[in-house]
Amino acid sequence: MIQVRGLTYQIAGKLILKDLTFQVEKGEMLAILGANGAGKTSLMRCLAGELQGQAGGVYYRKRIIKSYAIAELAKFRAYLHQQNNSSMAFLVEDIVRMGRYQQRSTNAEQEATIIREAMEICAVNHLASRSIQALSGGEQQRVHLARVLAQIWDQREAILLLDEPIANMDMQFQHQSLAIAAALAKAGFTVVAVLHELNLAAQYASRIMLLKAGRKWADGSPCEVLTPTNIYAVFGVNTEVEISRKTLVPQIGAPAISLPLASFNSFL
Ligand SMILES: Nc1ncnc2c1ncn2[C@@H]1O[C@H](COP(=O)(O)OP(=O)(O)OP(=O)(O)O)[C@@H](O)[C@H]1O
Repeated sequence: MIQVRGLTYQIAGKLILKDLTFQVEKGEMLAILGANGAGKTSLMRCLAGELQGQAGGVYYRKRIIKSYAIAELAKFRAYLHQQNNSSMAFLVEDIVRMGRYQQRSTNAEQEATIIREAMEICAVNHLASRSIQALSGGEQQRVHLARVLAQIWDQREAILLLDEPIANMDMQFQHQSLAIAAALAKAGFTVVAVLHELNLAAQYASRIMLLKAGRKWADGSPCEVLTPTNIYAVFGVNTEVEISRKTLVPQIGAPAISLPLASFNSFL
C-alpha cells in the first residue's frame, strides 16, 4: 500500500532522513519509534505528502504521492499531525465535520452517521457542542482523532497516519485509541503511528520500526525489534525486556537512569 524508496530528506543543510526504504502493507499497523529528533515527524510528513525528499520518494498503490491531487489523496489518506492548532473557538462537532470537507457525500443522513460514529468511538460525543478551546489537552486530542477517523470512516482500505496520537491522553484513552487503530488495521486499513510508549507499541502494533538519526535501525515484529540491545542503541538506556507468557508481547521494564550528578552541585 505504502512504498518508501530510497527516501532522503534534508533541510537547512541538515540531513534528516537518509536513504529510507520500506513498505507498509494493507492490514499492518506499523509503529515508528525513535529518540527526540530522530526524524519521525519528518518521515510522517513525507508519508503524508506534505514534504518531498531530495532523493527517492513515497508511493501509494504504486503511484508516486506527488501525482495525486489533494482531493484525491484526502479520500483515502488521513493524517493526524503531532500538534493540532486549536486557536479558533470551533465547536467540537464542527471540528469533526471538517474531516469530511474534501469528500462529504450529498447524503446528509450518511454524513451525520459518520460524524456521530467517529465522535462516539473517540468518546467525544458528549462534548459535541462545546468549544474546542474549552477542552483539556487529552479531550482535544480525542476530538482531532475523531476528525481524521471521520475523514476515512466510509473507506475500507484507507491509510491512517498518526503522529503521537496519544501523547496527552490518560491510560484508558491511550489504550482505547490504539485499540481502535489496531482494529482498523485488522479491518483492512494501513496504519502508521509514531509513538513514544514502547510497551503500548509492543502491545498494539503488528510491526515496529526504530529510527536512529534519520536511518532505519531495526524493522520487524515487536519481539524482534524491542530487544535491550536495540533499545540501548536508539534511546541510550539500559532496560530489561521480558516476553509475557500470557500475550507473547515484549514488556520493557523501567530503565536504570543515572543522573549527571555534577550538574546538581548546588543541590547536593
Ligand atoms: N524546518 C526545520 N529546519 C531545521 N531543522 C529542522 C526543521 N524541521 C525539523 N528539523 C530538525 O530535524 C530533526 C528531526 O525532526 P523531527 O521533528 O522529524 O524529529 P522527531 O523524531 O519527530 O522528534 P520528536 O520525538 O522530538 O517529536 C530535528 O533535529 C529537528 O530539529
